[in-house]
Amino acid sequence: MTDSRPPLSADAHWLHSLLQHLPDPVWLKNPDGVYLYCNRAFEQLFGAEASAIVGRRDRDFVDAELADFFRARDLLAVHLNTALSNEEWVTFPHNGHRALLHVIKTPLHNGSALVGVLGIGRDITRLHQVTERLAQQERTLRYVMQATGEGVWDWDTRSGMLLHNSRWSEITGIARDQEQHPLADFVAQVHEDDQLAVNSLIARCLRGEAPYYSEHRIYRSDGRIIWVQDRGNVVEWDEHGLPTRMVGSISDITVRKQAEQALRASEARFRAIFENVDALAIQGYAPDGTVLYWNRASSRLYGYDAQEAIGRSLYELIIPPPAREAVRQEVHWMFAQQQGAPAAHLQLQHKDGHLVDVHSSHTVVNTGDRLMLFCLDIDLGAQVRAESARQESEQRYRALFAASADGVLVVCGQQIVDANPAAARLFACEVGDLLGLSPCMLSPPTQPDGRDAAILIEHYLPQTQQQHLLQCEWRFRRPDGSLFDADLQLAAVILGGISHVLVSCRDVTQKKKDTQLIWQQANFDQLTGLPNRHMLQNRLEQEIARSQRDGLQLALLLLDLDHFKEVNDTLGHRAGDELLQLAAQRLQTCVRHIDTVARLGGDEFTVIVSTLEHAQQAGEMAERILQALGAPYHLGDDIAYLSASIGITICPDDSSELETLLKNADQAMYAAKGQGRNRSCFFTPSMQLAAQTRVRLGKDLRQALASGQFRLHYQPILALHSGRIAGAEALLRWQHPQRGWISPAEFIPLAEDSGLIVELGSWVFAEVCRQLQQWRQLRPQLHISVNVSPIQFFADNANLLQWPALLAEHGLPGDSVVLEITERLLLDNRDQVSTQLHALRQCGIRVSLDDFGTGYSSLSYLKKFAIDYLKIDQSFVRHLETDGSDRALCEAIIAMAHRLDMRVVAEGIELAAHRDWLCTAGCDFGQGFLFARALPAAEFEALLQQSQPF
Ligand SMILES: Nc1nc2c(ncn2[C@@H]2O[C@H](COP(=O)(O)O[C@H]3[C@@H](O)[C@H](n4cnc5c(=O)[nH]c(N)nc54)O[C@@H]3COP(=O)(O)O)[C@@H](O)[C@H]2O)c(=O)[nH]1
Repeated sequence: MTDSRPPLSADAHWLHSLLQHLPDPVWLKNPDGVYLYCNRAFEQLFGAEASAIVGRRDRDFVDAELADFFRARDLLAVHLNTALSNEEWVTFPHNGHRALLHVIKTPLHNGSALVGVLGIGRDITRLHQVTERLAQQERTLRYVMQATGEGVWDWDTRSGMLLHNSRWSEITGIARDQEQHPLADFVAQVHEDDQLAVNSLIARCLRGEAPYYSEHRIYRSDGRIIWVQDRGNVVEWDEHGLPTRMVGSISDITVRKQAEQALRASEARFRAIFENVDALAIQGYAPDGTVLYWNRASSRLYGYDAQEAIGRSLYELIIPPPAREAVRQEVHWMFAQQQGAPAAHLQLQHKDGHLVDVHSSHTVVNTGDRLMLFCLDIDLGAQVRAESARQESEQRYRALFAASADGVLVVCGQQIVDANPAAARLFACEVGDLLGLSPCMLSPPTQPDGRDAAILIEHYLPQTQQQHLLQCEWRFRRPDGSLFDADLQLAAVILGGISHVLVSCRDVTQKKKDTQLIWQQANFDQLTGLPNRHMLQNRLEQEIARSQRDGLQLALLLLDLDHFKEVNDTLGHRAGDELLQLAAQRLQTCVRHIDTVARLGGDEFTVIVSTLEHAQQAGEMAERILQALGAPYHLGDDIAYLSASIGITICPDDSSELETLLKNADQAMYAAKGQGRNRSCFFTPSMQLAAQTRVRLGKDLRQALASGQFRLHYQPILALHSGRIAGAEALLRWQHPQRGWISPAEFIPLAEDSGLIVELGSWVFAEVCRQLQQWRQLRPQLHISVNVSPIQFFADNANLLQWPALLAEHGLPGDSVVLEITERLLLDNRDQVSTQLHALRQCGIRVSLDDFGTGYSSLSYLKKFAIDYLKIDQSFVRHLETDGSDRALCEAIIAMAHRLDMRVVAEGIELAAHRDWLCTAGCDFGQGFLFARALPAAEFEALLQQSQPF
């Protein structure tokens, strides 16, 4: 540097030397901007000697713009009178070098005078470049830190602060707006169960034992617990070797952890399943066949438990000896190929030696440390047994199908695809003829009830698929055109995976006929074809309901043929049947089509007369019936005459109850009979009373005999030509404790109905014997007539044949008694009658035929039975003086009897004229009120003693 001023002092020299050796450029410019001084560093910077610089201005070295800038900064420093620093880029023209200078410009005064502006510069280009590079690196690092998915942290162990990126904040949830936090904040977030481990790991790392690595849970500030993976290492130490800085990263591994947990759970589950799954026997084998895994199902399937099996050889355990070599090779192949052989049905060996059917799948798995062959065996035992059972069952069902008595058609869609032999028999064709047909083609177009044949395939078959079972009756037509009715049972079945319907057909044609016959028999009388009692009840129920609905009356007629039994007995049952049929036909002609004629049984009929406008209509119908039935019946060569007694009851007037109506009609019919038969009688409430009385009397009757309430009265029988008493008729009397004397006409029928007549008749006979024994003292020829009911001949306890012995006991001859029987008895064809009558007559007992002329009067029995007396019924005697025909009848009876060597007794003689006429007519004996009523024994005895002729 050239100095034009006086030489320097020592201090100045030292200063000059110092400035000259300063590495930084130093210069001095006067207030006008002219260089006064510059040091060596300045010279080097400007690329010029000091001599070339001093005295010159900035414009001489740099471009004008920069020179002006320098000048402006110089002036500003002067103006502000303070040191100003700035950085300026300067391009030096001498070498084009561009440098960043840090410049301090200071106004320099000498006293108060401004010397100039002192400039000290430093070339900071390199520093700037380094700083820039560092800044760039930091930015890059910051971008990387921000861009990375991991939270990066930098822990200053001395300050305890943790510098981190925003991702760290995101993961931990700790405030994002700060870049650093005390480590304690983070540690506080670690899950309490993991804190110990985390602290220990950090401590290890700080001790330099191992890099820090931890997977643990933290509580995020939002309360969630997440899993993090945190890792780091010490990067700086102090001079004592203590760690001062540790950096690392944290990442959210919650998803992975959850996946791992799920995987572990899944593995545990699968292991549990594998272990416990019943249906799958799983075994794992080493390449040499050693058992490594053996689940419970394997134990069950093969009989070895896991302890027994593991470690032993597959071949010796479950492979039957003949198959061992082949299996060994196959196992070898699988390991070599690292793949399982195709699944197969195998027969393996159980511990106890029996073979086990399994479906076996194989797979070779690399377990990480080794290859294992896993076998998954499904026990086919049940399946094999089921299959064999199924085959057996199929054979059995095939056999059943073939042997079934019912025809079975197997229908698929609408076509018959199979049929059994029974079906072929049913349709009278070959099985093959049925195949391919639709069941409709085997049916007439319409069913008897109007159903269209198509309904079978359009409705019944699809319906069966839904309901599985359907039953109906169906009429089929065979290929030959004949028809038959069948009970159809349609059942949905799956055959070979396809829906079919089995149509079982049972021919019910005969069953229907039988049912119809049974119904017919249950509801109709076989003889007459009329509805029977059962049907009558049904119809009556309906008619009663209808009557109630329509508000109309109906009548119930109960009709009993009078003396029908006599016809039956005399002309035989065939004639009786014929007569009943004719009577039934006549009855039907008397009623309207809406009425019902029924036969209740025997000679009893009923008529339901429906929709009556008035009750009298029923009476008129009854009259028509009586007339129709009264006409003669031509029964072969015989002609029979018949009348009927009809009881009529009206619904609802009398009752609306079926049973009551039947009872009413019976009581009315009973009344009609009581009134002389051949008539009808409407039910009246008094009949019910009478019936009730009858019931009561019937009960009282049982007591009456034991209580001695019966007495015998005796009506004298006179020899008409002498007027003297020849005998008497014993007539029973009942002195009822409440009702007084009750007529035998009332109680004898009750005694007959109850069977008590047998006992009663025995008492009468014994009483007669006792009286006779006494009276025969007075009148040795006296005989007494005893009425004998037919019941006494037929009852199980009948004792008529003991009577002769009784007579003998009383010292009485047989002819001291006369048994009065009725035609009713003689009309019975049973041998019992003739046998007993014959035996009694053998003992001398005589027989009188009572009420002669009132019954059927078939005179043939007069030849068959030995009769001693004929008693002309009082109904003929009563009108002798007025009725010529009665007289003729009586004359005929007397003449006939005498011709047959019988005596005649006329009863009911009330007038002397009757007596006289009968006497003239030759009648032998007579009885009647003209002579005496039936008298108590004492009175009769008194009469005997008088011995006066009447
Ligand atoms: N099985 C038995 N039947 C008996 C017995 N006792 C009587 N009877 C039968 O009872 C019916 C009614 O008998 P009863 O009321 O005694 O009537 C008898 C006479 O009293 C009556 N009679 C006689 N004379 C006249 C007369 O002039 N006028 C008139 N109106 N009635 C007269 O006739 C009845 C006798 O009839 P019959 O027997 O046909 O001779 C009656 O059927 C008795 O048979 C008995 O012990 N057992």
